[in-house]
Amino acid sequence: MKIGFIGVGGMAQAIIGGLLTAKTFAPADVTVHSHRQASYQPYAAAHGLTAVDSNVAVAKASDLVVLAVTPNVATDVLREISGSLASGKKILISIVAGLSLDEMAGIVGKNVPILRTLPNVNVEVQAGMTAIAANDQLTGDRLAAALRVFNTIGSTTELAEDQFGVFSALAGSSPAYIDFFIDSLSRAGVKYGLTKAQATQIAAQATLGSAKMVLESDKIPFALIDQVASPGGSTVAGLLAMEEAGLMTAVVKGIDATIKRDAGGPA
Ligand SMILES: NC(=O)C1=CN([C@@H]2O[C@H](COP(=O)(O)OP(=O)(O)OC[C@H]3O[C@@H](n4cnc5c(N)ncnc54)[C@H](O)[C@@H]3O)[C@@H](O)[C@H]2O)C=CC1
Ligand SMILES: O=C(O)[C@@H]1CCC=N1
Repeated sequence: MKIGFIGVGGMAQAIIGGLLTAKTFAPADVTVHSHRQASYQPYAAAHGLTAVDSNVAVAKASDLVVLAVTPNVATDVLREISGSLASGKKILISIVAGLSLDEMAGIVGKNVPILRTLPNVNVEVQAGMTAIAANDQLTGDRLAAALRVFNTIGSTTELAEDQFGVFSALAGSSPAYIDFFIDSLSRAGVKYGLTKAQATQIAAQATLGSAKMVLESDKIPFALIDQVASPGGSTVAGLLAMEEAGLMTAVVKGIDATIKRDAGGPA
């Protein structure tokens, strides 16, 4: 099974990095092309990937064709490669935010099997969270082959397309927000004399462990909060001060703004 990427920006590189580490594909079975030769060719050479000189060449060389370009050029690129997908033998995988299965099928043809996905950047370390929606043409072994791409680099969840916007905020964008939280926590450590490197290690490991506790214990986050906050202790004092500063409201407002922008609202 060969996979190809059209667009080799931040997100495609995160997916490719995760897949190579997981050994899901041999490097030579990964074909790439993007807008600027000066960036994709050295990247392909550094990782042993197959670089080709057009988007159509990626589609021709691959069983799984991953559309990883920015949303503003996505439909043009689909028009460009539609002839190579027309037989319905190749699987189109899109990671483009906001581009629906119907819009894609309207360009490449209704017989083409398509997987709409929204991965997050954590796929690079096999800890991704990816939403998936398949069209009617993608079933059985072919669906399994497409899902394997994302299951080997993290978790997946099947989602109705009208929920991709909220998913994009909660998982696609949230690594940036969680990094912001980790940086804030570590900066507070620096305020009290820790080095930035040590404070960042401490803050990141505490965040990782807390996420693992939520996923692996049968308790809801609020019960885990109570487990840490001793009566009359320091944690409850910190929690109340954070809430006075509006932590939960700030998070929900941030997600509101993310969803609004994802739906085409002003920046
Ligand atoms: N960055 C993220 O965390 C996530 C991004 N996405 C989606 O992934 C897609 C890519 O996003 P990023 O990697 O962040 O953007 P990016 O700007 O880093 O990468 C875009 C890539 O597309 C290439 N490109 C532009 N026009 C092209 C054309 N006509 N033909 C071939 N290649 C072309 C660029 O050279 C670049 O390699 C977007 O559609 C975005 O919605 C989805 C989930 C998360
Ligand atoms: O910022 C963006 O538009 C994309 C969508 C999800 C993550 N990054």
